[in-house]
Amino acid sequence: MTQSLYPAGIARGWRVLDGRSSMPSEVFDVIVVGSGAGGATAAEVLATRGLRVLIIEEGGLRDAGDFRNDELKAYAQLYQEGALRTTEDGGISILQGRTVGGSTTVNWTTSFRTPDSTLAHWHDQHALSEATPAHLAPFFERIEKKLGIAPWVAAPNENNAVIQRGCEALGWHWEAMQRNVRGCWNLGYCGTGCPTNAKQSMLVTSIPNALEHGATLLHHTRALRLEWSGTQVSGVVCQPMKTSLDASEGSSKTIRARHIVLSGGAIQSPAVLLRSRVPDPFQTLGKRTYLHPVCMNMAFFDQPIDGFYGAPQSIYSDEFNAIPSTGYGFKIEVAPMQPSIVSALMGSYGSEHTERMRQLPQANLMLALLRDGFASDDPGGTVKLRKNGDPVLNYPLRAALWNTVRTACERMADIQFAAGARTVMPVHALGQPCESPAAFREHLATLPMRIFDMRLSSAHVMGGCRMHPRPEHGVVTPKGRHHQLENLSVFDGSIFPSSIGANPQLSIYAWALKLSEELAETLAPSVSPV
Ligand SMILES: Cc1cc2nc3c(=O)[nH]c(=O)nc-3n(C[C@H](O)[C@H](O)[C@H](O)COP(=O)(O)OP(=O)(O)OC[C@H]3O[C@@H](n4cnc5c(N)ncnc54)[C@H](O)[C@@H]3O)c2cc1C
Repeated sequence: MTQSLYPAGIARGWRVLDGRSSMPSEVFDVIVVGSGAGGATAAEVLATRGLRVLIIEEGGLRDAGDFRNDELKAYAQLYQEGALRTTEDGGISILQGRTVGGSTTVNWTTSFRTPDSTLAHWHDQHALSEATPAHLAPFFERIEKKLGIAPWVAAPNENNAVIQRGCEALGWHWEAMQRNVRGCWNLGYCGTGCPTNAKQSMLVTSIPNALEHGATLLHHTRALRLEWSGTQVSGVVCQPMKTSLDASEGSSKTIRARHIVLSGGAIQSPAVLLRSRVPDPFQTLGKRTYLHPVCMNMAFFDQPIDGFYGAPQSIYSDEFNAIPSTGYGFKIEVAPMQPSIVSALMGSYGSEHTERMRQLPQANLMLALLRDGFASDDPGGTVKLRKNGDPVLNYPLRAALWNTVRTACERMADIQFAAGARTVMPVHALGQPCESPAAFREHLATLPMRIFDMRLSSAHVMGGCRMHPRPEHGVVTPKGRHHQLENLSVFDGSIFPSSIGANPQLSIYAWALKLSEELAETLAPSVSPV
């Protein structure tokens, strides 16, 4: 078993505090709220420039030595709301990390640059002049080098090979993915935390480097709200957290800094700002939140698939992922198939459910992630606060989305049958295995497209603190600076004006790297680039 990094680092002098027992008293140059893709990248850049940085993380500190490929413990300990978060009406289940390293600790390692078509859309429709492949290429390159992002050259597992075989037979696009791994053991349990430190998440890269450069990590601590007056934020009100529940305990403490970087991730960053009642003169805060809503098909084969083992995602198809003038494009991938999370998708109950679960080793779970936020009439979701101050996302499910869900299920079934599936079933409460593409279409046409029945999910939350040069349209400027509060920045997935149309981590790393280096120039002289 791989060594935990943190005990050795702490013994060497890393400053790591558990907010339930102690909180720092000094004034920092920068407080970074959240230790995921955006926050850890920012903390590393700012700490290596010689700034005194505090990282506040509401999740716990767990690393390789704690990760045992154990679904039951992992979802409760490492995910927001114990992996049971949903949109306000329950229509879409949402996976987000809540642990040191954020969602990067539990993500599936798929690494795409922001598609050129998305950058062009942001450039032309959202006034982001630096959203160009040429401007961002150096940032993508540096992150790719740093995180070992490279094409996955090992053979795909059978779950992924279904996309390859099916698309080849149909003459449709497919390609191998890039992953952020070094020396991957191909275990397949990325979603429960990497037990070998092969995944180059923030937990094993940027956070350790920030700590080496003197940053302080305060975990089990929620940034409850910001203290501000006029145009200045003066501090962060911090609350210690219970181990695995969202309820906080103990007394809060205000920690002060010259500058605050909010990187709690989409949904959480808007929530901190809503709880803080920051100025929002144009009511942009929390709006335009996007999810890449995902619909799925389960296919059953005669041969073993064993989708619970091997790199979770290694092949994809962009055959249908263009930006259409109406509706949604969609990207086709597969999902890892560990039994606990997949059992909820098998549908039915009693002996029928048992029989489907018995076939888990021969099953393939294909997904289509819908590219939301590109049509002019797609407002996306809105983050609100519950009475207890916890966030909740209201995400209206539009008719155009349901139409695309139908199309996506049909196209995925075509791929699955072309790859040799015996039967294919839409992941729908009333879904039944069908024996041909025609039978699948006929069956799908009878199924109601409505919440709870059609199972929709998301692991990609984006937007809610949109970047835009004009305050009427954005929460932050294209430099990630808050429009009304001068010493507040937001660097995470919440700043994007739409979804990305590809798995978002590399986009977040690259933008956070760029924006933090620009911020560092204004706060301290340059020492050395990360
Ligand atoms: C299961 C899963 C699989 C995924 N697979 C992929 C993939 O293969 N490829 C890909 O590109 N993307 C993937 N993603 C998505 C990707 O990991 C995220 O989009 C990305 O990490 C988001 O970065 P972020 O900085 O916005 O937020 P996060 O990485 O989620 O980090 C936010 C952190 O802030 C903390 N926080 C929030 N609020 C507060 C507060 N008030 N006080 C203190 N701390 C707070 C949270 O606990 C969390 O740790 C996956 C996500 C999940 C959940």
